[in-house]
Amino acid sequence: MTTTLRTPQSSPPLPVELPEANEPAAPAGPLGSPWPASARPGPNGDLLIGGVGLAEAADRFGTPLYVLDEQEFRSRARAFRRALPTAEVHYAAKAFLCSAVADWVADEGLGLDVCSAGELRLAAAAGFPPERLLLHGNAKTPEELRLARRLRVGRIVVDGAAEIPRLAALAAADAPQRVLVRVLPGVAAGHHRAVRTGVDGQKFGFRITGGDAADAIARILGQPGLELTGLHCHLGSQITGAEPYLAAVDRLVELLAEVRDRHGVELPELDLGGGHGVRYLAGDAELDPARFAAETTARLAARCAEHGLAVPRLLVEPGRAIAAPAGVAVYRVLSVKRGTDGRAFAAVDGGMSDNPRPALYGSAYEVRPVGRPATGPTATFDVVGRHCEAGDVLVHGATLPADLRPGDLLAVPAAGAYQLSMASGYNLVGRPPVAAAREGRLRLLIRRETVEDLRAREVGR
Ligand SMILES: Cc1ncc(COP(=O)(O)O)c(C=O)c1O
Ligand SMILES: N[C@@H](CCCC[NH3+])C(=O)O
Repeated sequence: MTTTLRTPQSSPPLPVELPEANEPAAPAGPLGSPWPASARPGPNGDLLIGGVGLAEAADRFGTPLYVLDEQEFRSRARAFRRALPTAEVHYAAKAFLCSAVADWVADEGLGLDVCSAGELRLAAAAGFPPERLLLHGNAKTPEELRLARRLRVGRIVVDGAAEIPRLAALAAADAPQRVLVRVLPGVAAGHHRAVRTGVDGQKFGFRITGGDAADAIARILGQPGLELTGLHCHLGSQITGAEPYLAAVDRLVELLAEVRDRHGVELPELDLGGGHGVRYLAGDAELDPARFAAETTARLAARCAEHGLAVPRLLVEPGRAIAAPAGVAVYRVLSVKRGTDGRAFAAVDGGMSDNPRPALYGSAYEVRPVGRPATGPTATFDVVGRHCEAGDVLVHGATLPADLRPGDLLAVPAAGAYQLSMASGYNLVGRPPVAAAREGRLRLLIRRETVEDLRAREVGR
């Protein structure tokens, strides 16, 4: 007997006109992507973001400083919802989370994907609706599972066998916990091997090959306190084409059919994770949400029809694609030097402690001067950080004014994801403040971390 638990999206989607492959998620502004759509030149060489001058912002809050363009964040969140009207879009908190961001995500009608007690508690304290929370993690502690239950999070993604009895013991048959099971579709995608998570041989999820996923599914289905709503995968991050998602859909629909054949159950949800790529450099490709949506929903409908399955509801978890383009980092040049081989270095007051991505993944960024005329001769600089490592280079080979000098400001776009959320305490410089710009107003969301903050954790000597 076949049980259809729920079929939220039972008819195949209408044909959708595909946008051009490189079409941006949000309309580009005068500076083009990777700058926020609101970015435009201001008086005296200033750069306006959300109507706020970055030079003025730097005067007010000091540097390094992160400015978030609230409208850019919101319009990118909205673009995902518009592209996938019958899906659930969860913003991935790991990209960057604070209470204001939780508010924007809630206002725009998205869910929130969290993966620690910290992210969970911050979201709950900000008043984020718990039923729209989804908890991830390959190593959730028993306390995190208890907290998730106590806060009544909507869904938990089961990532390992030990979680099944732990969760089952916390859940009750009269108030079952909705869970998804994370599986490895065998698709490698993403900008660096450290972020490719869709294949066997890394720490996340259950292997489909060898039967681990099938065993986990059978065990979950045998627990009256757990309601298995579907399958989850996350392939990797900074994926710029839809093809890897289509390959994952193929594999996951096969698994849904196997579950139906073995257990007589049609699982009603399919979560394709995040990973949608953005532009860091003007010439980069980005994965447009509308194109992603059109291609994946068409493939899903076709594969489900082949297997005689009702089309499950899609879930997606974009993080970077919503947050990265909304952020601009502002640094002040502290020192300008010529190297032995004729290279020029511009050393700034931040570095790998606020943006570890270049050092970790070799990531490239644009940079432009702010608050001074950018006309005149240019030279090539490595924009380096202030930390005690030669590898602390934020931007390699940047074209900047040849007369760049200490005191000048530099702005780096696409800085809203995986920078502050991965910031460290290296050299005790303190993490930078975050301010939100909207309609010409700037408000501080997070103040600068001070040595007093760091010393407050010391309880002995
Ligand atoms: C399970 C899961 N979902 C969503 C994301 C968000 O990814 P991205 O910021 O690349 O969209 C990640 C991180 O890559 C993840 O591990
Ligand atoms: N930190 C990575 C992305 C990891 C995504 C988390 N699964 C980056 O900056 O590209």
